[in-house]
Amino acid sequence: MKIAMKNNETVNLNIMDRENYQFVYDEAKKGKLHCPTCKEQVRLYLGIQEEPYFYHMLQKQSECKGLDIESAEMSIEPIEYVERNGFRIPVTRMIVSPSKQYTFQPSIHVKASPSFQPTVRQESNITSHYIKRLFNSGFQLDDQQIKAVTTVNGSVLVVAGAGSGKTRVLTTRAAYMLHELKIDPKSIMLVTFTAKAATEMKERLNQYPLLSPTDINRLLTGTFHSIFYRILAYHEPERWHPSKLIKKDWQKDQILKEGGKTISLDEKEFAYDLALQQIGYWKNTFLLPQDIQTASRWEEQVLHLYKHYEQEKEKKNLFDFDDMLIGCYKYLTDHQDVLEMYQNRFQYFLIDEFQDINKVQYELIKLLSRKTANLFAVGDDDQSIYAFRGSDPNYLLSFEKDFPNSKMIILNENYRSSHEIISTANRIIEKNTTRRKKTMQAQYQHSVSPLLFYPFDEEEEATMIVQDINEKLQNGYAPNDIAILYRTNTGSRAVFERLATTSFPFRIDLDSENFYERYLVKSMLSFLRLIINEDDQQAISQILPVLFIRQAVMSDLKANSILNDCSMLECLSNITTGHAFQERKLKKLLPSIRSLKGSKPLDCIEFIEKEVGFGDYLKKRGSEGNSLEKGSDDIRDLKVAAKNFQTIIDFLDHTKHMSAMNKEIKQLSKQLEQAITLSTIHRAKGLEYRVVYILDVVDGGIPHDYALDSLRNGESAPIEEERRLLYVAITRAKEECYIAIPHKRRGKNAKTSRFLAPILPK
Ligand SMILES: Nc1ncnc2c1ncn2[C@@H]1O[C@H](COP(=O)(O)OP(=O)(O)OP(=O)(O)O)[C@@H](O)[C@H]1O
Repeated sequence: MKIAMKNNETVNLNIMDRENYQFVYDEAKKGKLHCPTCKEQVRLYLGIQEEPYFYHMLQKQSECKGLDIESAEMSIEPIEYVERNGFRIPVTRMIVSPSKQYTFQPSIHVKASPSFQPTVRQESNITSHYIKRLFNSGFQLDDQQIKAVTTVNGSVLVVAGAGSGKTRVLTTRAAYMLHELKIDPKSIMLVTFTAKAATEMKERLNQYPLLSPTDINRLLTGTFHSIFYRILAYHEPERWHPSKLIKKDWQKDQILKEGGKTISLDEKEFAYDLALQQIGYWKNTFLLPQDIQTASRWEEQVLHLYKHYEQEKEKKNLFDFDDMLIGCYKYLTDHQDVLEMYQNRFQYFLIDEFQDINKVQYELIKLLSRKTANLFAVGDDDQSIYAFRGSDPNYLLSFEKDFPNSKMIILNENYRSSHEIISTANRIIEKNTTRRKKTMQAQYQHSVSPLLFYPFDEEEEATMIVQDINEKLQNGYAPNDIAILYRTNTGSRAVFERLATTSFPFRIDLDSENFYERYLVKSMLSFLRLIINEDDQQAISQILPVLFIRQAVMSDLKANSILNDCSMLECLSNITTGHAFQERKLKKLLPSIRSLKGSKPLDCIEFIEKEVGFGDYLKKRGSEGNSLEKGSDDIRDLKVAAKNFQTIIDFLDHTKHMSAMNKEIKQLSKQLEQAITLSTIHRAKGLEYRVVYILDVVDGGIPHDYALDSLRNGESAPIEEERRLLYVAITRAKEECYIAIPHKRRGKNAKTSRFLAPILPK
């Protein structure tokens, strides 16, 4: 049914503005809506599978049909009358906004194209005894996989599409080399992208027949860092002693902040985390401070920090993770005898996730494999998503140049996802120009094709997804079957908040930042806190940078507040800074903040942005900051969150509660055996789920704004990386994939992601 009543007002979904759905949904949840016919409480269905409708809380739908649209006007008791030409005419009030700017847009199933063609398999002519033995025990490999396993000498590049069994190939190849070719395990180096992957490889190898655990243990398996660190620690134990390792980012942060002081960077305000990322990028691409040409003021500042950081480490004899690789390269090139020893020892190199290799790693592998050139690299250029860390898919794309006479094997049978998902992913990724052409082939069809759905905004997106998850869980899906993927951590705020109100178990990335703890969000919330309490010291301290005032004034403010018996905010408003313009602005601060008492949180944020100088501050930060960091986005996100609250206190309580929940869920995440996964797309790489929801697939979401900016400046690499991210997200799904295309994002009209053009109906 499409009509419900709220007190005496009619709520008609057919004419109600789209923007009000979430409000009506929340009101219904609070029990404020009822059926116009039987008066029972009703709820709003706001999900993905069907159009929105009201349903009775207790009765079965069949018992009361509610009211149809035609008879609605007739039967609803009029509650107001107007006098017209002497007649008293009844008027029915409706919760509507007559402008139907956004109507409900039904979901679209993405049709699979071309249609499914089952793979026709010829009887394989297997010559290897070991592989025959595996086949007899039910372990399958396709012909290309067999070729990849058994081509042992020379350099081989395996271009392995998503879900094509590269892990299976790598482990079987190692087993084949050990058992059938009797290769000395100590001469094999197997490099994985994560430590977890290395452990899993060994665990899998232990399940292969006829392998001795001793041989498996003698294989050198690990990440680039662990392997090359072992070499360094063996040859220069003093220099590379573990006690000298800078393990944590906060330790690096401390060194950077000392450096920042020398060029007067504000400790709280400057984005040190992004500076750290940039320094890591430079190091991983083998760019030492003297090699760097800065392109902006921000880069200049970061370069200064980079120099300071390197000097400090050298002074104190410290090293970080990136130094392990650079250090090992330098050590080996400076000690030819040692290099030769390793070149003789390691005859075979097996490298996983080759698309994510960076310059230093690449140079190291080239150096070590120079004698034998027995390099086996497995990767998928379509899944290269770590450019910001210095990874470069070009090493995979130009493999033949660096390793002449190499062989290439393409794995394009996908064993994970349905044909409907694979054909969607194929059509999207083929628009990238810098890639090795390959078309993934699925092994089975599924009755549900990927679905594009159209929420109003991020809030409704979260509501619709949680409703859908509820239906899935009731239909027998397990929480572990489900993942919600997003481009950046802030994108998960609404979904996190909605899930936190349910009893469904869910896990989030441990290092994901809590939205309300983000620097600018905290600053804006501090203004709101001052509306409630003018003596909130923490809030005063947090807003000082926004007003371009140094922290040093805090002690004066405290003293003045006691001496003059006035609030901290009052004192701040009256301080003298020596700049008439600034003092005039500060004078207005107190009356402005006081005038906001009783206003809605959203109105307060907008006022603070425009009238109290927050907007100017954002602009200044934007022009000086890194292109990835757009503070104004945080404030837009905050406005979307604030929209649903009527009072400042309610909103502040909500933010406090959500911050506490965030900590709690992170703690719990480790222990949960069954949980819905909330993850960035980056973190979901290599994982698979029956059902995947992808958030904010609009321009500015995926692709991220920074990639669109780069494109405007004529640089297409970032946009191609963003397309790969969407490809990775879609190919995590085994059976069902739901792609959200909100009409509005961060309060602005959003456009369907340009990446979806190839799959939209014509
Ligand atoms: N020849 C095969 N026959 C049947 N199943 C297979 C075959 N090869 C791989 N698989 C299965 O397909 C799934 C995907 O394999 P795997 O995880 O090794 O893929 P991947 O290439 O590492 O994926 P991605 O790069 O997308 O993370 C696994 O469940 C694996 O057991």
